[in-house]
Amino acid sequence: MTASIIDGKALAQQIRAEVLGRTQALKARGIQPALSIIMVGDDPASAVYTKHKVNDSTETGLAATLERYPATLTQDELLARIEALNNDPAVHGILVQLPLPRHMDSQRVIETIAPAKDVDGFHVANAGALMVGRPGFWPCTPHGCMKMLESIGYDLRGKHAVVIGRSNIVGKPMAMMLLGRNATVTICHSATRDLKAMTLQADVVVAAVGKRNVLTADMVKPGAVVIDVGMNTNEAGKLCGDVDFAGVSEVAGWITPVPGGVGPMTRAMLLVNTLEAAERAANRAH
Ligand SMILES: Nc1nc2c(c(=O)[nH]1)N[C@@H](CN(C=O)c1ccc(C(=O)N[C@@H](CCC(=O)O)C(=O)O)cc1)CN2
Repeated sequence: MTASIIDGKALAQQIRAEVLGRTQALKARGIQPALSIIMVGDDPASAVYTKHKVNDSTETGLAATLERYPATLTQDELLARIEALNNDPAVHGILVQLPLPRHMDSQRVIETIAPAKDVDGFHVANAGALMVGRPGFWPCTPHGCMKMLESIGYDLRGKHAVVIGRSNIVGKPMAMMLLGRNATVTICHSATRDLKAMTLQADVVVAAVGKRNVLTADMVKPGAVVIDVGMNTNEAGKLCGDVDFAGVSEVAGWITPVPGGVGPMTRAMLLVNTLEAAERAANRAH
C-alpha cells in the first residue's frame, strides 16, 4: 500500500482564502482585525516563524505587528506590555512566540494574556473550555490536525486514536479534540511501556514528540491515518518529522508530510482564531 498524502500546504491555502473573505466582511463593518505578536530573544527559528505569521496576516487582510525584544527583557516588563495590549480595543489577538528565554515563566506569561485575545489557545481558560466543550480558542496545531482529518472526510466515531506526546500545547488538546469527535483515545508518552503495541491498534496516530523516527513502518496498522506534528532536522540538516515517512507511507492509508503538512496548518489556524477574536469582539460591542 502507498499512503495518500494529506497536503497541509494546499489546505492552508484554501483556509487563507476563506479568512480573506471573512476579513473583508468585517472591514466592511469598519473593523480591522489585528494581531500583536511578541518575540523575546533571538532564536533564529522563532524569527522565521513570526515573520511568516506577519506575512500570512497581511495576505489575508489582518493587521499584524511584530514586537521584538532582547533576551534581557524582564518578565515584569513583558507582563506590563501584555497588559497594555489586553487593554487596547484595537488589538484582537495577542501571541507570545515560544520558547521564551529561560528566566521567564512561560505559563505565567501566557496566563497574563486576556483569554478573549489568546489566539494561541494556550491560556488555562481556553484549555478548560476545550476540556468541557465550551466555546473558546483551540490551540492552532491540534486544530490544524483536526481540519486535516476533516478534509479527507474521516469519521472518528468509534475509531481508536493514539496520540504520542502529552504536551499542553499539542498532545493533551489533541486528545481532547479527538475525544470530542467520539474517538477512543490513548495518550502515549515517555513512560509508556510498549508504544508499538499501542500504535499497532490505532486507526489514527498523531506523533507529537519532537524526535525523529518515533514511528516506523512496523508500528503502524495497514491503512491507518498518520499525522506527523514533529519538526526536527535530520543528519543532512533537512527538516523532518517524528515519523519515518518513507517506511510508514508503505503501510498507512493517509499520511501528512513534513514540511508541507501540519506546519502550514498551524499558521492557517492562527489566522482563523484571530479573525474569530475580532468577530467576537465586534459582536460583543453591538
Ligand atoms: N506562540 C507559539 N509559539 C510556538 C508555536 C505556536 O503555535 N505558538 N508553535 C511552534 C512553532 N510554530 C509556530 O509558531 C511553527 C513552526 C513551523 C511552522 C511551519 O509552517 N513549518 C513548515 C516549514 C517551515 C520551514 O521551512 O522552516 C512546514 O512544516 O512545512 C509553522 C508554525 C513553536 N512555537
